[in-house]
Amino acid sequence: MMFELSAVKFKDILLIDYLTIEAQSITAVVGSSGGGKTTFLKLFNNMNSADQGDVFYKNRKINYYDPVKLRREVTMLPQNPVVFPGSLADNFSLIEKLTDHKLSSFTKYKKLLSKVDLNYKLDRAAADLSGGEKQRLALARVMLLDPEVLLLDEPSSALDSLTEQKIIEVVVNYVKNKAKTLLMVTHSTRLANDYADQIITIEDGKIKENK
Ligand SMILES: Nc1ncnc2c1ncn2[C@@H]1O[C@H](COP(=O)(O)OP(=O)(O)OP(=O)(O)O)[C@@H](O)[C@H]1O
Repeated sequence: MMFELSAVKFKDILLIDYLTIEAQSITAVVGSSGGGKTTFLKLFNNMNSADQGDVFYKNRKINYYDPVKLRREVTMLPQNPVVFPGSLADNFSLIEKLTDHKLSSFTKYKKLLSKVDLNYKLDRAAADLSGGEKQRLALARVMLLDPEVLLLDEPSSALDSLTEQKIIEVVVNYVKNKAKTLLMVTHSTRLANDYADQIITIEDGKIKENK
């Protein structure tokens, strides 16, 4: 078991009785806007720390882990990711430096860009990318870091539906090939049904359905 939540309360926003997430599984988090999906996702890397109850990661209370190390293992791709100034290559090399990774080759960077369908040269300015392209760059950056658990917050929000489908396929393939664990917030019940092992519906800060 990768995560276990028990009687978790976070502010007046979330109340989760009990929930488990298996290792190497794909979980979709769905539900109407403002229901608490983003807040919920942040419990899994302790960006939101429960006020009551317990979150366990790999059978230890999540507070046990050093937050920086935890977030390298359990990495979140937010709705509006920060793109660094500079080139696309800079975006890859900076994140590797910031996280004490060895610098990868330009060939690897290019391969990642093509994986997320960004067919630009590495010296292109990241600031010139559209919102959806920035999100795809951020996804490529996350894959470069190779975390054990990926938390994707609405990977589709800034993408048209065809790109969205494609990107989700990239993420799902990556997660399956490399035996990762994925939790993704999505507005698309179709994508949830197509790809998820577990679908959690959150309404009004509570789990309405878990199947
Ligand atoms: N740190 C916080 N402190 C207080 N209220 C918050 C905090 N974070 C979120 N909220 C509130 O909690 C509720 C749930 O927000 P959240 O972003 O988790 O919903 P969501 O389901 O992800 O919505 P959407 O689908 O629109 O992104 C909202 O009413 C929001 O305003």
